[in-house]
Amino acid sequence: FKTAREQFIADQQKKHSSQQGQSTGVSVTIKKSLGANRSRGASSKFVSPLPRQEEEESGKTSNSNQEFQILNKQLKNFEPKIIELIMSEIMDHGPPVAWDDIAGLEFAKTTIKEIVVWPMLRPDIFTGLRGPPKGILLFGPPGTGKTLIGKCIACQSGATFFSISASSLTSKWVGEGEKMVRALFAIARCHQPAVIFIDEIDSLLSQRTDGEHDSSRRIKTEFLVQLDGAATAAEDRVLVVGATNRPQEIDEAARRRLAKRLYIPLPEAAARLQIVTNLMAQEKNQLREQELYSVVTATQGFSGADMTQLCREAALGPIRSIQLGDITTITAEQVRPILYSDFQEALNTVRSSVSSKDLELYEEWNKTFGSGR
Ligand SMILES: Nc1ncnc2c1ncn2[C@@H]1O[C@H](COP(=O)(O)OP(=O)(O)OP(=O)(O)O)[C@@H](O)[C@H]1O
Repeated sequence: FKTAREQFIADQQKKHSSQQGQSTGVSVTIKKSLGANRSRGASSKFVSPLPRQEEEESGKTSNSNQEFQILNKQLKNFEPKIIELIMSEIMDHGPPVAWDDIAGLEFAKTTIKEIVVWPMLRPDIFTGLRGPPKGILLFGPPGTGKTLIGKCIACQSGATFFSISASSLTSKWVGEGEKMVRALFAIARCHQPAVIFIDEIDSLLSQRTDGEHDSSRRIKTEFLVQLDGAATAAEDRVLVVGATNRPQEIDEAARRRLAKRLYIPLPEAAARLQIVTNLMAQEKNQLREQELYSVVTATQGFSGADMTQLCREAALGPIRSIQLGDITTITAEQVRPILYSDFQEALNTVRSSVSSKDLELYEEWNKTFGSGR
């Protein structure tokens, strides 16, 4: 007796075995270039494209058989290889993210809870005019927490998280990108509620049409079709979260579809303090409160990622102070705590990665197209 999942995979393989010779197939060599970077630790596991497998295993066979029939129908047109790649490379199984893990960004967090998280949790009361948007755009300088927010939305709304970088669709998937987009949305619909996070979405939705490759244009069209919901039922709970550092490159049609456009700015002093405090709480340190404030004052204009980099650099201070000959014998307890002087030293090498000219551009775009106050 085969489980629904085994049956599904067997069916798919049978169906496609005859096409193997001609298939453009996605080879194993490009596998590592797919999707966005993320941790794939011990928690990383294969998840079947068929949802509610647990129920199936616990004996609710007739229900899941019915479901299996429906899903088999929905996914039958996709190559098993593509389905498997999406499941293993794009579906994210990393550690969960809570709202408190994201420092600052109070306006964006409140708006997101209200317009997307609650509707995903309570689709019964967020209907009609209160219905959630199909897509939102997070824009701002690099390293400010856009990816963290995307992941947090999924975690907090109990949604499955799919994360892909748009440039991998346009450059690494030549000839396959369009199919990938279709398959991605189909699998997300099977796993709803679902969040599809698309990093560097500007490269997918850019306004440059001159010399645009045919394949890029097709991927873009397919994406807009999926986003419009032409292939989606109204009650489907699939949210697209696009992130970009170059919002000005997104064309008007795409901008209209991503109706909620939230500016994710550089962290303010309080947020920088929270980032340093959180990171230092995990390390042996002797930083006085006043010294923490001095670090915060000296890091005006740093992004969240810059702050993390600064802390990593400072954390190396105690190691650098060990005599070269002692490094192999010293015990972990003998390594001295991180001091303020390590931060002073680190500040000589770690600088803000965002220029004030770039910041002006974001703020200008936010004034014209953003959904902020
Ligand atoms: N607001 C924040 N709170 C806590 N940590 C942050 C914050 N912003 C950035 N970080 C740190 O910086 C890292 C990078 O952040 P993230 O990948 O979310 O930025 P991003 O805006 O998506 O960047 P990019 O545009 O380069 O993709 C995070 O893993 C985290 O360590």
